[in-house]
Amino acid sequence: MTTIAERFDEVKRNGDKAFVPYIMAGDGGLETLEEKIKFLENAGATAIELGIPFSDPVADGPIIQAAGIRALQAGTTLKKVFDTLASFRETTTIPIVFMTYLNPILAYGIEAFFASCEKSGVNGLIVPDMPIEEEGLLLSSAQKHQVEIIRLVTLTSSIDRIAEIAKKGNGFLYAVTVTGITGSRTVFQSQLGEHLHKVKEVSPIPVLAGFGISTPEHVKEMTKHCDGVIVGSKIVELFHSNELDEIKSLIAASKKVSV
Ligand SMILES: O=P(O)(O)OC[C@@H](O)[C@@H](O)c1c[nH]c2ccccc12
Repeated sequence: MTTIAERFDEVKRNGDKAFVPYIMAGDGGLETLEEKIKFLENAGATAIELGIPFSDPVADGPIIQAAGIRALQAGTTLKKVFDTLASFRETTTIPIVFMTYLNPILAYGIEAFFASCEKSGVNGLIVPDMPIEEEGLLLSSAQKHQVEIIRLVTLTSSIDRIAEIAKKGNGFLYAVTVTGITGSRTVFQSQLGEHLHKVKEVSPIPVLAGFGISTPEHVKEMTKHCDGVIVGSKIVELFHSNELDEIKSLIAASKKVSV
């Protein structure tokens, strides 16, 4: 298994940009998880953001919410996600970052949660509803089990706050590119490139842009201003409709030489 930092170094050495696809664990049944992760790894993804289905996903747009409902209906639980991952994790090297709300972590138990992360090879964690002031709650267990906390900064955060968050320096910095919930957009704010450059200037760790990115052109454009992209809704949609070649094209757009 490769760490997030090692993996980003590798991407940089190759002159590529990072591509982190988001998938919802249990969408299509947990039995499809291994094949999806391996497909994305082979297609050149840098890391995988794995969503844990939750009944009250306040930051998720309609496509991810629908995937969460399908996953819950298929009987997905956090415990089953851990067990499924553990069953094949040794046959993959790509870093895996969990995306979950705080509530499922508290319900599972903080220390138990991070111990399971370590056992199942979960390298990082995104908790969108956890304010940075509250993260002390998780930090000692996260460190003990070598799980990196990935932090989000938004378009409305001041540059001082962004710098303060970036300085904490774990994994990569998730720069949210729109105001609002996840989901595809056709246009981005005109100042976005400038904003991403400013974020990069103050960040000691790689800066990845996410929210609304859905075409190879978006990937090319965004990666001019930062170290890579995160694509959620579009990947979820393409897996659901089984358009695997389109997933490959999206990932290929993050490479120096697109094939
Ligand atoms: O779906 P989009 O617009 O491509 O954005 C990525 C996003 O889905 C993924 O990172 C994510 C899913 N749920 C979230 C909740 C908060 C922050 C981020 C997320």
